[in-house]
Amino acid sequence: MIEVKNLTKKFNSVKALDGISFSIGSGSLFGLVGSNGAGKSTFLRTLAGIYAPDGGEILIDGKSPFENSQVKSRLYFISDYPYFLPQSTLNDMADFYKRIYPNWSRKRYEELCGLFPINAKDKIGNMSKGMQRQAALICALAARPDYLLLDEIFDGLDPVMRQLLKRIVFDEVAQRDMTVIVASHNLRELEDFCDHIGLFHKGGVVFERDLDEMKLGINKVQAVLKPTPDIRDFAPLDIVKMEKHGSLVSLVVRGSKEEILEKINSFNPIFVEILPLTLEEVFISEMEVAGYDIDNILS
Ligand SMILES: Nc1ncnc2c1ncn2[C@@H]1O[C@H](COP(=O)(O)OP(=O)(O)OP(=O)(O)O)[C@@H](O)[C@H]1O
Repeated sequence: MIEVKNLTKKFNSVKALDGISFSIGSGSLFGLVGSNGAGKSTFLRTLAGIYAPDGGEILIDGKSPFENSQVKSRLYFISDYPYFLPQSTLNDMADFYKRIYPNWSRKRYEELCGLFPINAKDKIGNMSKGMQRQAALICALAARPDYLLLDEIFDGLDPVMRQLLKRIVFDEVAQRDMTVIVASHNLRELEDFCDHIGLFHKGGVVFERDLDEMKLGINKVQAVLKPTPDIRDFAPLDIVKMEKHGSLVSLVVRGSKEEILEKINSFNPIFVEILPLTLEEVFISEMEVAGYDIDNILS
């Protein structure tokens, strides 16, 4: 379990993390989202024990990661610019990491080399950005960490590799309760990957939620209604968003499916259906409740 208590990290006058507090349960797939400069990478680097907090604390299973090799040997951090030894091949990196990570598995390493289409004997420095990310992932997963920290990992990976990464990570989380924390400024990328999301903004955490809980109590409805009602006609429904295209009305509404359908049916719809919400639509609703404008935060 990761506990973040009033954590502050400053760079001169810039407060990259401004007294944030939240926790991340074991086995969670936790997404950090937020605009450029929100503090996501600083948070991951502090969690990885690279930076010491300037205030508050960050604890991994009750212990601070900073200057603690025992804690660090249980976590693997892939930064937005993955590090490799100069002139090294993937096999060289495997030799390096097997001395650092007590759970390192040669068998797993060989399995992963068979899954990702890169040559373990090639110099990593000559590989493309996406191939270097794959090399970093092979090292990370062969190290069998309890905590996997990923900064903008999807950047540079093609769609097939993204799906492969997601599938492998889901398996590891299910099989051995690995905790994954992944930073991205793209909500859509995290939509089918994470079970929790923390939204960072200007060094603070605007909110942190379980995705399934967020989706409870908010629904999206499409209906063909003639005549087309005005937004006020839907009272007392709590309408988050309404769009009209001719007689087709799309609504994002807070409330149960039953109460929403009861109201829509009172207009004798020609057609009505409840649709799944995107993560972005759920966020718009949550942000409004919290008093923020999502366009200013995730643009
Ligand atoms: N090593 C550093 N030295 C000085 N300032 C830094 C350093 N690292 C981060 N910052 C500053 O801290 C703030 C948060 O940066 P951070 O990299 O954590 O944001 P981010 O959310 O990861 O952004 P991005 O999505 O662009 O990667 C920014 O104002 C940044 O300029």
